Amino acid sequence: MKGPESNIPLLYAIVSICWAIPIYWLLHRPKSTIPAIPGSNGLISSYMAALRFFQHSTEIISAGYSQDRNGIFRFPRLSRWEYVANGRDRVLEVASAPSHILSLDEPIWDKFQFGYTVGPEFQNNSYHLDVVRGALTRNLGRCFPRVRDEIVHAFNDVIGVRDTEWKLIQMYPASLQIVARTTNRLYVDLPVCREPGYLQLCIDFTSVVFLRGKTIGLFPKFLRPIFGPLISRRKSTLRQALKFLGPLIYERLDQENQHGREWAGRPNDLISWLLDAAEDNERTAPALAMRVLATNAVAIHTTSMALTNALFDLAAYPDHISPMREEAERVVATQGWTKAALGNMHKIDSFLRESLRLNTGPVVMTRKVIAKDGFKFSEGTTIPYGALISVPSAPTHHDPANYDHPDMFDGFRFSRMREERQRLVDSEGTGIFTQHMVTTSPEHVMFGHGHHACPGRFFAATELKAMMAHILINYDVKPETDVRPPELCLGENVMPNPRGKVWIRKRE
Ligand code: HEM
Repeated sequence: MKGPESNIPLLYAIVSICWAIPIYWLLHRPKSTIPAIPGSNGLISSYMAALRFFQHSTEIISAGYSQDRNGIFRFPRLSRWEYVANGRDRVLEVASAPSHILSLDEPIWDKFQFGYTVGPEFQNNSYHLDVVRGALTRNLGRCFPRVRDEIVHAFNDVIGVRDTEWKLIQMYPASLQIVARTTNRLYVDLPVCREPGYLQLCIDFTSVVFLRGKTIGLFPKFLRPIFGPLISRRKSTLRQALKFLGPLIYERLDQENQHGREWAGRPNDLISWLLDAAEDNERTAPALAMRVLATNAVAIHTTSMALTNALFDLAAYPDHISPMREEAERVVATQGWTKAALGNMHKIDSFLRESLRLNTGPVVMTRKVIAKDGFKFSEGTTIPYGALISVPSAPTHHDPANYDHPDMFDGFRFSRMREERQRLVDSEGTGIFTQHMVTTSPEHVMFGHGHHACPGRFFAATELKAMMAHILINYDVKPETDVRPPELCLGENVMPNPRGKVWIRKRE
């Protein structure tokens, strides 16, 4: 029997057609003075460019960037024009704009219909983001032993090479499993972090929110209260989550009711950190379980894509393997497996930063203008109320003004800069190195920049560096073919090829 999901594409198609009329109207609106990307000003050409964006978004945004690398441009989507602000000064203006003028939440809230998919309580209360920014990041060093332990077990179980035979691994699905397990070892610890049903729920949650939220968003507002709850299936997701997390959370709530926050053996994990910050209605098992799912949603796919890309790069540029392996073995031999030791793996840090630089989508830091008068840049251009504005990611990272040989993968470009900086410090006593994997800047926007810069990047970097060091010390890696698996483009989302494979074997 067909499930309700099988009707979603049909529903999607019908409602999309209903949008044709407003699209027609929108594309006939008086023209803006802000330049459009080349060849997209006419009715047909703008529509064609909007369609082309689904598969060629990076080319389209790069064409806009090339017109004026310090300018602002617009590009057409099916139902509206969107804006992109190029260059250091404008990126800084977007990054520092207050939330009542440029909102990060509103476009995400609209796009994924969070009111239905995760719950209305998320709108005015995103305390789990503060938990990521605060307790989770602060506790990374203390919790590192269990993160490290899970990396070892997850690689053994998921990669599954026991002898020195080469095995061809489909990297993205393997990364999802490894990252979901490692992340949940920190979040909810053993045994739940190894429950296959729970892991799948966490992995699927992001795509469920994405697909169902987008489908609900296609309905006119007045129909969403009817179709939203049906399509989102939030309640059944929550029921499933509670099957795994319920006993853990009820036990924790019980202990807190009896002893308050301080009791012997209180686990140092996400549930405790959430309980330290949660107020009133948030202190229930369903509310806490939804926050755990949401904190998984921001972490799993992003980190898995980064791990997949890093392995594709390791296989494609094998001259990096030996220096990084030597570094990992030396650091671990002298300092052991600690978070502080990872801080001394400069080549691995550099390699991952380079991999993030070159494997990025066309735009990042998307904001909605919510000030009624629009958003005015200091040079005078105004972005209208209700419009979306982003900053360019791939074009910024490929700009020769920002990087020497910007299209070349040079895994040690940042560790060389670090060494040069260190020489300056030693000889002149001046200079601070500002190109760590987690450092954001207007020239490296993979984690965004400014007050919304990814708060999970310290955890992501810890996981990724520990995983890379583990791979280098324990495994050999080689490419499946001479061609690096091509990335997959779905509009503004660009991801590593989910079918891409690499050969892996245990080292002798
Ligand atoms: C390599 C992995 C990751 C990448 C590339 C990444 C990238 C990003 C980017 C580009 C943003 C948007 C910044 C903006 O719009 O200004 C963001 C936001 C965010 N990320 Fe990450 N992220 C990663 C891993 C994680 C992890 C592991 C967590 C959680 C532990 C996390 C939690 C968040 C949260 C909560 C936000 C929203 C911040 C806010 O609303 O102010 N991310 N991330």
